[in-house]
Amino acid sequence: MTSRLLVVENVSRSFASTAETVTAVRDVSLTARAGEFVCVAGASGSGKSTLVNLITGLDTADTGRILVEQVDLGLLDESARARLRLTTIGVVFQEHNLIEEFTALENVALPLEAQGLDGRARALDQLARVGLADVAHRMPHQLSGGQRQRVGVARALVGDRRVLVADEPTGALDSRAARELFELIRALCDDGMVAVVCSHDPMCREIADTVYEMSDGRVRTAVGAPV
Ligand SMILES: Nc1ncnc2c1ncn2[C@@H]1O[C@H](COP(=O)(O)OP(=O)(O)OP(=O)(O)O)[C@@H](O)[C@H]1O
Repeated sequence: MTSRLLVVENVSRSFASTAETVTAVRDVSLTARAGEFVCVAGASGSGKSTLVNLITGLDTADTGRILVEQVDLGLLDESARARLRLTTIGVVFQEHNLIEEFTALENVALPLEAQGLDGRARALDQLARVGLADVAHRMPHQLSGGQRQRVGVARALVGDRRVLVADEPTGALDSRAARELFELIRALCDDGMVAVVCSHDPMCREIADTVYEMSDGRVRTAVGAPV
């Protein structure tokens, strides 16, 4: 179905060392459609970061299939997956990872410039979309923690990307800034995007349409999931 921007089917990922094999993600399936805010909740070590890495193509699944806007990640090599992150899927981590020597605007323009495009006008539009047009020319250290994460969201979406994946995006924020970030992601979803947010913050569960609980690498329950 075309409105399903993200499909994860029976995905597993294990890590082997000489001492043991840890299965970080076990037979996980989930889907997300345009407009949907998905929260993946779970304790530390439950497999959320591994799942984020698989969905964004930073890592590859041992088994199963992941489709992002109908593109099967398993058919892409590493450079094609990196390109998909520039054009189709954006990722936000707990730390904002902005380049300190660049302004907010320059940071947001980077994914477009990496594709050889002139990104400044579209970057400014994207900053306006996250409510930060008036601080576009500030350096990251001149922004609050919440503003820096919003710049990160703008950078993850610039170029008309519709799939946002976030790994504990509010982990370094106070509760007010956290709520503002979740409300921003909610508004972007209401505008047609899809967001998969891995978080153990209870606010994420409250504001999401669908909540998947991760435990020992498995998705145990889905509240509000489509049948
Ligand atoms: N590269 C790796 N090599 C070995 N084990 C790993 C690797 N990545 C993750 N693991 C293990 O897989 C399990 C799940 O880890 P993961 O980081 O995905 O969980 P998490 O829910 O994101 O936890 P946290 O919130 O603490 O980051 C853990 O037992 C972890 O030690």
